[in-house]
Amino acid sequence: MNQPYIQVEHVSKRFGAQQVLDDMNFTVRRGEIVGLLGPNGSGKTTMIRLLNGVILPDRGTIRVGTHNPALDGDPIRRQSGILTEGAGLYHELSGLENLKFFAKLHGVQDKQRLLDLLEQFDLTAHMHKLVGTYSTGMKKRLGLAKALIHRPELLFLDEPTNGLDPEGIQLVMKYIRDLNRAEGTTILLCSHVLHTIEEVCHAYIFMENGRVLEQGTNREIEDKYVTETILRVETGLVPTGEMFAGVPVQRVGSQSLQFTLPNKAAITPLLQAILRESWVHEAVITNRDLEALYFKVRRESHE
Ligand SMILES: Nc1ncnc2c1ncn2[C@@H]1O[C@H](COP(=O)(O)OP(=O)(O)OP(=O)(O)O)[C@@H](O)[C@H]1O
Repeated sequence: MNQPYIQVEHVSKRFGAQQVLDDMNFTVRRGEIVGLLGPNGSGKTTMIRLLNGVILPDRGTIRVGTHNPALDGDPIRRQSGILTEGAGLYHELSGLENLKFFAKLHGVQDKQRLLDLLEQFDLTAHMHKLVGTYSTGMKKRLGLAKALIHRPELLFLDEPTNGLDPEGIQLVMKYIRDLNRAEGTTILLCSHVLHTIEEVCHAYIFMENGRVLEQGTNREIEDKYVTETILRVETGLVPTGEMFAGVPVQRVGSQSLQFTLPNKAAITPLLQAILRESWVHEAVITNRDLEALYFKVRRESHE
């Protein structure tokens, strides 16, 4: 557990004149689900391709398990599964035929495994249809099934919920969480849908312009960046000034107030003071979710 499973040190990569990755450093522990987050073009997919040994770094070293993907990519590709944007499926084959093809590549003989995956991703009714006729969401779910055929110990998921409807997103996210819990699969997940991945990730790597801005668990990043607690309270309270019970307050809706507190410990006395005067239907911290943290880290890195 002490030694990280993935270690990226001083990795740079250039395509032509464009410096796509610039001195990247991060680690991933075995069994973690880590979100690799960053704006379009920040280099997330390139990083995944380097980790897989599909392309080589110009500088720096990468270790995945005991292997260096630049020198020794085959064992990494054997023990990992990857879902890319296009999913790499054959459109002129059926869903089942696609899985059979990739099962053969991985030396997987167990046909029941393929049927179980089709079932888990809600594709049983469509397994004999050509993948070319599948919807975007169905292709994405089949792409995930394909990535999982050989029970990989490491999964790279590039935008796993892109193109999925809310039900599909829930199904995929639940599968990812259950898989990680049941088999301890290490998962590196790129996504833009921050509120969705927040439910499954143990830690995050925030990227921008090919650099790591920050890395850590939600709690670690929160402790470092968030100095105050913004609490939105649905209440009938009508404060008479800009302070209530010693706390700065702002009206943000007809029955909604926003309080700026020094820390979480100040929430209970504030709510007690409000309840002495009025009702409270809801109280939500609005500046500690992943999206708020993400924007805060990015803002501070520009200052
Ligand atoms: N093979 C390549 N040749 C030239 N440029 C490339 C190549 N692959 C990626 N790039 C460039 O590198 C930059 C980073 O691309 P990458 O796909 O890694 O970003 P990303 O963070 O995954 O973006 P997105 O969120 O849009 O998927 C982009 O400007 C892209 O055009």
